[in-house]
Order: sequence, then structure tokens, then C-alpha cells
Amino acid sequence: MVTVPFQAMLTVDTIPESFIRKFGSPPNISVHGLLAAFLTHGDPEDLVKYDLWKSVWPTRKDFEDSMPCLWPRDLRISNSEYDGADISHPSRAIFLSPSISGRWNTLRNRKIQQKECEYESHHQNLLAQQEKRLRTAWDSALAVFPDTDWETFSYYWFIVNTRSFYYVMPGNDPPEDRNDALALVPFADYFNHSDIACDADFNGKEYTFRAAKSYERGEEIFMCYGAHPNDFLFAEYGFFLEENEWEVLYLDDIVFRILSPSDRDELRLQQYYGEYRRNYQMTSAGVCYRTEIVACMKYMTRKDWRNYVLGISTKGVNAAKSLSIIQGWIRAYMKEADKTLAALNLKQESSQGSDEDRGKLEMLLRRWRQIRVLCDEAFKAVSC
Ligand SMILES: C[S@@+](CC[C@H](N)C(=O)[O-])C[C@H]1O[C@@H](n2cnc3c(N)ncnc32)[C@H](O)[C@@H]1O
Repeated sequence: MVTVPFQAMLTVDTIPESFIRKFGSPPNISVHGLLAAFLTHGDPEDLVKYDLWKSVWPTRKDFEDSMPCLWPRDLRISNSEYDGADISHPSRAIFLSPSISGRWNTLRNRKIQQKECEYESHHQNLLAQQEKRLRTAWDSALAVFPDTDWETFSYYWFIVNTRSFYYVMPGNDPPEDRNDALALVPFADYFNHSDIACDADFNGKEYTFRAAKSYERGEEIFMCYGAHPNDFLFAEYGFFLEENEWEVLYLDDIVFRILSPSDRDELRLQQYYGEYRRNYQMTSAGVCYRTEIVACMKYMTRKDWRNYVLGISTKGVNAAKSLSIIQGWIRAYMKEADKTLAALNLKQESSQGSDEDRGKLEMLLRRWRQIRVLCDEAFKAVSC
């Protein structure tokens, strides 16, 4: 569909070296931060070639409307270290979903509320992770350009966040942090996202995008930004899909409530404790195998459980007991959805919600209704 030459791309390899050197050697700033800093402080002569492309970018107001990170504080309470909201206050409802906020309305006062992030969770605690990336980049930019304007820098930071592509020069190792493997690709960033996989490839000379199906004239052509669940799309791109092949909710916080320290050690030993991208998942088709394994742990002897996970014996496995535990976990998520939906409805009806907030509340309501439906479907799926 589209081929974009390397020279037109905005990458660490196309930014003038003199600019990058300002940040030290090696540069003391993330690639994401560097691209945002270049767009903020780069030489106008170097940036002029991007003017036509930039003129159709979203405005900062667009980001303020859609990106939870830029929402008013009461709508974006989270476990971010930069939040500082007093969540013990009785009227403090948490409106963002747990995968984004890392917080729950119905699990309040539980120890897990301050969840120890003991493993990398690519799809949980999203706002805290995003805010940390942004603030760290901001600090790095300020160290070199003390007069940096927050509104401008954060605008370009979100431009990079929502419009960049995976970028590693062929032959080079991918960077340690996947957030550093990115570049801006003019024109290709006009594609909206769909959950249908597509073919995108950078060969060192050009970035090529191929359609995964035939399109009719006038039909919108989509790209797939990745196998992202709706909470990830919401937090990172400011939208989510009605139907999403990759939709998933995480039961980690709920499951952890009933795990003793020795249970956790055992799970770690058997490699069923969290882990990158895998965690304890719930989809409309039910719960993942890892969640089922943890459920068994709650009623089996340690010896039987070990033999079961090692594939030696199924002694002690009781389908009815497992089902009841799993149903309890799904019910806990339903309760969270019901409580948050009630709080959102109340906020929407009350005068607290300004016109500015109305669209954001609508978005949150839509997301929580989706979550409630997914819980119902998962409950049905595990019960039949
Ligand atoms: C790379 S841009 C895609 C093109 C975009 N319409 C533009 O030129 O600004 C990513 C942004 O487009 C919007 N977007 C992408 N896919 C979408 C979709 N399926 N539904 C709604 N908005 C979408 C979101 O605002 C997202 O942050």
C-alpha cells in the first residue's frame, strides 16, 4: 500500500548528531524523549520539511480530550507515583479500569491495593508506567533545555507515543527497552488501527506496508498497531475498539488476595507466577490455563498440586471446586464494574461533571460497560 523511504522518517539515525550530542554520550534520554525534544527544540531548518505532515497532526486539545494521562486528576486516579491523590478519601472513586489505574474500588484497604509489581506487566499499571516514561523524558529534556515548555514537550511526547512505529536498523540488536525501538514514519501514521494483523516491514532503506486483504475503493484501510487489549489502546492511544480480537482483562490483583507468601514462592518456582504478558487472564472465552492452575492450589495438597503442574498425576483435581473459585474471581471483577458504573453514572448526573468532562465520562462508561459484558461472557463460558 505504502512505501516510506528512510530519509523521510524521523529516527535517532536521521536527527542531526549535533542535537543528540547535547544529551551526552551515550545520550541521557530515551529515544521517545529525544524525538519529542527534537520536535520541540530542533533547528527550524531541520524541521521545516515536516511542516506539511505536522499540519494534519492532532492538536494538544485532542490529546487532552482522549488521553487519560492528561485528564483532570479526579478522573485519572491511579497508582502512579506522580498521582498523589488521597484514595482513602471516601468520595474518591477510581474511574479508570484496573489495568490502567492499578487501583480498585472494591478491593480498597486490601494490601494488594499497593500492589508490589514483582514482574513486568506490559498490560497492567499502564498509567503509572506511561507517566514515568513521560516524566523521565521531561527531566532529561529540562536538563539540556531548562526553558522547555511543558505543554509543547508533552504534546510532542504524545505525538510520538501515538504515531510511532517499531524501528531497529537491520543488523542492530533491539534496545533493552522496547520503548526505545521506535521512529516516526510520515504518511504511514495516517492509518487507524484494527485488530486484523497486517504486514509492515523496515529493511533499512524503506518502511513497507502491505494490506492483509482486498479493499474496495473508498473503504478505510487499517493497520494493526499490535495485539493490544482495549485498556492498552485506551491508555496509550486514547481510543478503544467495539470488537477486539485481543481483548483481555487481568485477574492478578484478585487472585493475589488469596495467595500466601509460600503460595507465591511455589508459583514462582513452577513458573506460574505472573510473568511478562501472560499474567492471569480473563477473556470472553473464560480464563487462561495459568489461572486454573492457581485455583487448584487453593484446595489441593502441595504434593498433589506439584505433581499436577508437573504433569505426573491429576490426583486431587476437583473441577467443581476449581469452578467455584474461578467464578468467585470473575464475580469480584463484576462487582468492581458495577460499583464503578454506579459511581460514573452518579458523577455524570451530578453537577460535578463539567461539559469538558462529559466526553471523558462517556468514554469511561462505554469502557466499563464493555468490561461488565466481558465478565458476563467469561462467567457463562467457564460455567458451561
Ligand atoms: C497513528 S494515528 C492514526 C491516524 C489518525 N487518525 C491521525 O492521523 O491522527 C493514531 C491515533 O488515531 C486514532 N485512532 C487510531 N485508530 C483508531 C480507531 N480504530 N478508532 C478510533 N480512533 C483511532 C487515535 O486517536 C490514535 O491515537
